[in-house]
Amino acid sequence: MTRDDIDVRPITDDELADWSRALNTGFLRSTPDSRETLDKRRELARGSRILGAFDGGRCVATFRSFPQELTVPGGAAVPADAISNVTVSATHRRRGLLSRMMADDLADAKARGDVVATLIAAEYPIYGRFGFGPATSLSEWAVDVPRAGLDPRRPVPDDGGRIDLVDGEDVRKTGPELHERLRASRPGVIDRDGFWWRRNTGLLETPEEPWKEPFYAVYRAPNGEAEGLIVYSVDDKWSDTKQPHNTATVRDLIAVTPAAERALWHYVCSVDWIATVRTGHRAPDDLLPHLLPDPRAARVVTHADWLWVRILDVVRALEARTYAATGSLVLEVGDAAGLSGGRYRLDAEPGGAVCAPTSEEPELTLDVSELGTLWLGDESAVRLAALGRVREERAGAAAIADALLRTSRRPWCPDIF
Ligand SMILES: CC(=O)SCCNC(=O)CCNC(=O)[C@H](O)C(C)(C)COP(=O)(O)OP(=O)(O)OC[C@H]1O[C@@H](n2cnc3c(N)ncnc32)[C@H](O)[C@@H]1OP(=O)(O)O
Repeated sequence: MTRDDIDVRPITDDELADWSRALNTGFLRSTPDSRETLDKRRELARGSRILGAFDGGRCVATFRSFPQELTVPGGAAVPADAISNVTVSATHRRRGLLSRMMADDLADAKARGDVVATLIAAEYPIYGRFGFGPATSLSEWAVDVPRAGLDPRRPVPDDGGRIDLVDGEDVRKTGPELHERLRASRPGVIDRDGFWWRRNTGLLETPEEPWKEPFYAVYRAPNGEAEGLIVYSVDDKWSDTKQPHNTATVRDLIAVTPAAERALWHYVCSVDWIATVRTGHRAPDDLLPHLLPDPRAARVVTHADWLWVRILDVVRALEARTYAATGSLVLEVGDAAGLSGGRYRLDAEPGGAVCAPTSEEPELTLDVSELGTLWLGDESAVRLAALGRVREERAGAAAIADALLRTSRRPWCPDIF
């Protein structure tokens, strides 16, 4: 069979069922979608751009992208092309189908004016070749509550604020505003639309996961203002050992002040019967361990790369963010796909930057995937130079890149998509 026998194109509405079947096959789910599941998928797919590859009329590969906003250092948001649902059926793997779908999608995103493309990579080796680099990471801790050293007699919170248990409807009102405040302050955070809040408060079940209602609690500061939200579930176990042994799993915790962060972590650790708190996906520099008298009670159970970024427009990407210092740098950016490579001069300062193509001598040479890794400030150019992944054309250029690009708090994307 030749490559040309397979048609890669946007799907029609009528092809969603076949596309969903291919998606399930690619993710190793053999049960076909029910009509109800398919309706949910149709709703999930609204606003998305959906590509399929068709062989003899049957869908054998899937690809979906949708508009997203991604916060950069300084609090601005750039338009991103968020990529998800990437599969190629095992019968058709390694024939270039992902490469074709990715090329089409990235070219469209570039033409639309998206600054970057983003995704969460199922496996590390897949996306670097397409110009993506890991730009944020996450950590998950398991807190051994009895060991943490928190005083069980102390009321929580103890700062004059209060914590109220609420329901999903309250969360749909309070959550979006809190998230907007978080998003304006933390690089790496992505937008959540009304659909996200409905789906994550049980109004719209996803095809993949049956809904289990969690607990929701809001922290209010002494002045009455909502500053944080925690969403957690608890395993429903009873034992006759008379020892607390339940595990709380945090699904979401938004805190827009350190007081809220402290109160909400202390709260979930104070719930009677809870012996273990699984934190869910948190920023790698989350305050949690140091909010406990014994930080070693919080054991890292996961640490992983998370949001991958593919820069489509170097000038707008570098001009959108602010910088830790004043300085300049000439970058030679390689891009095998021809989308955003070139030589650029960056003149950066704490308030912003000017970036423009230049013919000056380059100081740092790197692939666009490495620029994606450095862009939100999490990785060190000195470290990448030691690994041979960026090249200093002028001694000290990597240290200058670090002085400009790195951020005091690490970028973090709390969501999966
Ligand atoms: C954002 C998301 O949705 S993440 C989810 C990704 N999906 C999955 O993991 C589901 C299971 N896997 C698959 O569906 C497929 O194997 C895919 C999508 C990962 C790859 O699709 P393919 O059509 O086989 O990729 P394609 O043929 O275009 O490969 C391009 C290159 O990437 C390489 N490659 C592709 N997948 C992988 C992988 N998992 N590991 C290492 N290399 C890979 C290929 O070897 C090829 O290299 P080459 O150009 O040097 O020969």
